[in-house]
Amino acid sequence: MSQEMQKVLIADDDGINRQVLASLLKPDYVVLLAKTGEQAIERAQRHLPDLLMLDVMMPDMDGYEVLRRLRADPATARIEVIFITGMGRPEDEAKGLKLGAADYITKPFNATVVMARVATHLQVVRQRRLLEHLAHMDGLTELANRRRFDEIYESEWQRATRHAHTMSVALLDIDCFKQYNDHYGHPAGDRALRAVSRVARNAMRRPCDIAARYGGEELVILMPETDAAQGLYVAESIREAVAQLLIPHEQSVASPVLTVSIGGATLPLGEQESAAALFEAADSALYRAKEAGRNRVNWRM
Ligand SMILES: Nc1nc2c(ncn2[C@@H]2O[C@H](COP(=O)(O)OP(=O)(O)OP(=O)(O)O)[C@@H](O)[C@H]2O)c(=O)[nH]1
Repeated sequence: MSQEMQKVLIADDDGINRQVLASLLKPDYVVLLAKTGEQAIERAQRHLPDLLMLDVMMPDMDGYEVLRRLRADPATARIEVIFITGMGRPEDEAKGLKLGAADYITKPFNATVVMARVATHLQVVRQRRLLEHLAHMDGLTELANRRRFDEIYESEWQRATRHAHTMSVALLDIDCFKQYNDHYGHPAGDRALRAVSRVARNAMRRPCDIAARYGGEELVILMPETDAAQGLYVAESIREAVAQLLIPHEQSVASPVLTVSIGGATLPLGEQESAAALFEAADSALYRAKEAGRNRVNWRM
């Protein structure tokens, strides 16, 4: 997870308030400013701040309406919001909190209290992101887990069929891994699995490519907008790089070192097209790679 500075957007029509808040927050955060409700929405969409400090009373659009609009857009729906207001009435505060604001600060504010509240909310944002990240990650290999893969596979499948794009999927399985575990021990097996996972992750070239742990010692690689020739090239480079790790595997029938077999398939399949059919085509290609002697790539053409 990146440790870059968190972003705070301050939306207030009063220039002095903006300056006071900005000077408080600038040493610790990236501070963005907006003078109107419209500007607040536009900057929130463009910069996706971690926190929005939102004045309730602005001439063009009140803070409640800004918050409503941000919540209605999935891209900005989860931005944390603190209302800043001169209205200290409990019903105003309740209205803001009901709309989903995290907090409510009344003017004139105390600098120390503002800083403390901002820090608390931003820590919650950081922790939530970390939890989301961990929920999507396999603990042993640090690759995406199967649940994450399933989500991405579904959405990439939709995208590929909507735009008639090509898409490649490959399944990777370590050869004779049972024998490896039996001979070298399970902890050594775990280390080998991590090493293979690193190779797969390093082979991902584009931001939308993803390597995930699909099952025990099986990885899956998804390469959107990638044709069979490119997919095959990536798979072959992974197979080669794993063999080059030169991890001894005395019990393998395929090679004296640890190797992988990879099966792949690419859209369009030329027959019944479905997310499941593409995956099954890659799975049968993997089966044939195993049958043909392992340590090889088989691509369904
Ligand atoms: N060390 C370790 N082993 C695992 C893990 N997950 C699965 N395995 C092992 O992976 C092995 C998979 O064995 P098989 O499916 O029989 O396949 P194989 O021995 O790799 O044989 P082929 O695939 O035919 O080459 C089993 O022994 C599992 O215990 C893991 O997280 N760590």
